[in-house]
Amino acid sequence: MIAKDKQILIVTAVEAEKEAILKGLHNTNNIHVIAAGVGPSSAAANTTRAICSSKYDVVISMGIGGGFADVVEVGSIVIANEIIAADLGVETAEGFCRLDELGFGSTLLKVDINLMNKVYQALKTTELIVHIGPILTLSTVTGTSETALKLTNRIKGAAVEAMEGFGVATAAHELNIPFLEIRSISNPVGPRDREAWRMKEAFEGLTKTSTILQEVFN
Ligand SMILES: O=C(O)c1cccc(C(=O)CC[C@H]2O[C@@H](n3cnc4c(=O)[nH]cnc43)[C@H](O)[C@@H]2O)c1
Repeated sequence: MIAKDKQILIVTAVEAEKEAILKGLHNTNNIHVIAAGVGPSSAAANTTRAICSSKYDVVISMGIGGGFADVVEVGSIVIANEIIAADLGVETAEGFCRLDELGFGSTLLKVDINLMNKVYQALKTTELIVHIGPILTLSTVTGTSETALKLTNRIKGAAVEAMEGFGVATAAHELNIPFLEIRSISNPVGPRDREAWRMKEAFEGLTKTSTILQEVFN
């Protein structure tokens, strides 16, 4: 259990994710959910605004995400151990060069491992399939097998890609607030096939996960 009266901020990209999460929360007033927009910039700006206008003890980036084949399956839940800005860098003749390799800042943020484990253990008591692994933040949704392969070759163990985690985490990190990222997998990363996205299943995963988060944080 986490100490009572902790204030938790959950940041989604869109309203549909927010609604799915609110559906799983009952009789709680210490968990606040905002839809901050799609992509890392909106996520960072709106998370910063929320953190600066109210006191929060934990910030969670949460929503649907794409799962890397053979690592995580559609319908499962993934908790990040690392949040990686996967396209923050420079393209060179030799390949991609990370921004931190050039001496500018960081492209990797580590989550609060104690919190991550608490949430993982709690989710493991349910029928949900739960994984822990690196979650990538990209400004462009991957749409080909080639790009998916390049990412998994470059980032060992990459489990998920989404578009907001690094923005949310950067805001929390800069303001010294522990953060997590949790994704409900709606689609495999790879060739764009929007019809195949399992949105209903992924939103149900968000609802079930938020019910468990309420137990962990109350
Ligand atoms: O298919 C499209 O045309 C399209 C264009 C822009 C955005 C979308 C989205 O559905 C937004 C993605 C939204 O959900 C997360 N997400 C889910 N799956 C993935 C993925 O495979 N790669 C990256 N992000 C993904 C993401 O965090 C956004 O909030 C569709």
